[in-house]
Amino acid sequence: MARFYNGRTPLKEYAREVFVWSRQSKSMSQVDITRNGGLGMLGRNYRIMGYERDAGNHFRCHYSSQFDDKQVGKFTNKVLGNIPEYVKIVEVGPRDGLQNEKHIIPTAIKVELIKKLVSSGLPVVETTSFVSPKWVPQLADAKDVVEAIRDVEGARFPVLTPNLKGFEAAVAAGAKEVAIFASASDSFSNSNINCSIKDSLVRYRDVTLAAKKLTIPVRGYISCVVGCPMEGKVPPSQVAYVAKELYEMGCSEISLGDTIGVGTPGTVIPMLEAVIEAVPREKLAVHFHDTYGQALSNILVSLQVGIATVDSSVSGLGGCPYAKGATGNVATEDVVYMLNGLGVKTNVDLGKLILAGEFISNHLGRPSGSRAATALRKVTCTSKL
Ligand SMILES: CC(C)(COP(=O)([O-])OP(=O)([O-])OC[C@H]1O[C@@H](n2cnc3c(N)ncnc32)[C@H](O)[C@@H]1OP(=O)([O-])[O-])[C@@H](O)C(=O)NCCC(=O)NCCSC(=O)C[C@@](C)(O)CC(=O)[O-]
Repeated sequence: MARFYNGRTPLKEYAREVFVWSRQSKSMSQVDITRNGGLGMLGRNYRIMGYERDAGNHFRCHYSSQFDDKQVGKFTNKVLGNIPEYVKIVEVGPRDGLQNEKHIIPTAIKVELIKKLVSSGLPVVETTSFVSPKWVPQLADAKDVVEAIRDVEGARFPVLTPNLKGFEAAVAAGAKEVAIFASASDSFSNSNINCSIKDSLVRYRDVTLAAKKLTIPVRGYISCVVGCPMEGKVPPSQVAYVAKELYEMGCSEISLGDTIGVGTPGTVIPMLEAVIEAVPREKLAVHFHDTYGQALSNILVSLQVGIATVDSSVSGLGGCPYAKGATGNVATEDVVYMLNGLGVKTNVDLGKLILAGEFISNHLGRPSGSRAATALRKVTCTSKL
């Protein structure tokens, strides 16, 4: 939970110990918080990033960094170009994350996770898929999940629908937004939804028409935008073609998925350039899996070309059951940490997000896949902090 130190409140009310990173000496030094009547010696431009609770129930400032809004603004404009001031994060953990788990997660755990994600300030939480339970048994409780969150406020809750049958079931359960999912690779389309790209577009036209009648927004996904597990490299023109089709059938947003996480800025930029020729950039989102550790750099270049919607998954959960070897999505905590560092607003409380990640990681019995959450893992949110 990042908080600005306002330069007036006694430091000892923030933390028992405070360490400051010095850019000049490239080292951490401890601040004497008893000096100056407890005001310590921090100036206004410090941002306290995280806290640890020690055995005596005291707080220790785990990490703090120099952060000067004005400096960041200048840096951003000069070196990074016009990256967006606000980025909308679409949390896909409960769907893309949990669809790939070996064991079935109880519905109550999924619902609790969704509530925790919403309380962290995430504006969109993709909750589940109305797909065949034979294909994805992990999400066979889609109806129960959607019904259980009907009264949860504060975020939008899209669900995946592969055809009219799924769309109708989603609407009957109470879904107010849906997403269709095409691919830029025919082989992947066949293995994922059992039909070619062309046939999928016919199905999806039926879904978008039905959604239009009910004024339900439809998000369109494209998988394998830079590489396919079966076909290898995917040409940018093919991605642009599918994006244009989805846009023209009425998708309100199109999410470009690097399903197997093979992209680098070297392949992502030409793909984005081709898609932006076909679809306005403000309608685009990016969805990177982090298989090769390239996701954050790919997100950064996407921001630089003006895309302001980023998909991610708490604790880096995820993978696609029909893309062998694909690992999780980029971790939401890591995305928020990077955006905080860039001074880009998300309205997400990193501390609460980390707690949501800890909740699901504890349930799954494995450590978080987020580097930032691991580094800040003992962040504690209390009303005092
Ligand atoms: C699309 C289908 C349904 C076609 O599956 P199919 O077998 O070709 O469908 P079918 O029309 O021949 O019907 C077969 C059976 O499925 C039923 N069925 C048919 N539709 C539904 C439905 N909506 N909900 C529930 N049941 C359904 C249907 O009623 C029938 O039941 P039966 O008579 O045998 O009892 C199947 O292939 C499927 O469910 N695929 C989904 C796979 C999936 O969810 N993959 C992961 C998505 S992740 C992704 O795509 C990438 C993304 C979005 O995350 C972006 C990225 O990471 O890059």
